[in-house]
Amino acid sequence: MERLTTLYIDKESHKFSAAHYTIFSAYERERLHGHNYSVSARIVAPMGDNGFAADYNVYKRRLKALCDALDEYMVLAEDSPYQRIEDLGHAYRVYFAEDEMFFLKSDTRVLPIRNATVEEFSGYLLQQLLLVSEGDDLREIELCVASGPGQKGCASWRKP
Ligand SMILES: Nc1nc2c(c(=O)[nH]1)N=C([C@H](O)[C@H](O)COP(=O)(O)OP(=O)(O)OP(=O)(O)O)CN2
Repeated sequence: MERLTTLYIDKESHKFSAAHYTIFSAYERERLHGHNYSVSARIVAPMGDNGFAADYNVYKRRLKALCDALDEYMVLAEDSPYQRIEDLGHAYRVYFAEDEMFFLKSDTRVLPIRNATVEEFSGYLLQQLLLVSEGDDLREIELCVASGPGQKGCASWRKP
């Protein structure tokens, strides 16, 4: 029987600071605010003959790069059914209910997510991690994003 190992990666350096607002309905959203988000992962891989599964340093570097790509940005949810994002060249104009908001493009990341929530951030980052980990011999990944101590959302993948 195949022996599997679970690696946990939960580093203080795996974090990003980002501004966002959660959308609750077509008419209700939070005010713009920020969080220091932390990212952690659980990786299940087959145990090698020499007592070594996947190299956790590889995944540490990948998680750090994913965090850095979002650090110090305003995050907008492109796939929200409740807002529309218009590209103005140097800026984005966002329509939500009665609001019209402007964000400099250089300060903003527009992500293919339906809301700027920990659930959606974890799903997005998991997909990004899977893309850069293609070909790796893994069985499961669970990636979690916390918006603060004691509150997080996780997304998971299992090898089909
Ligand atoms: N299911 C989710 N619910 C909420 C999310 C989320 O991402 N998924 N996000 C928010 C807010 O954006 C944000 O987290 C505000 O959190 P809140 O708990 O009000 O404030 P703190 O992070 O400062 O936590 P404290 O417990 O007050 O210290 C809301 N809901």
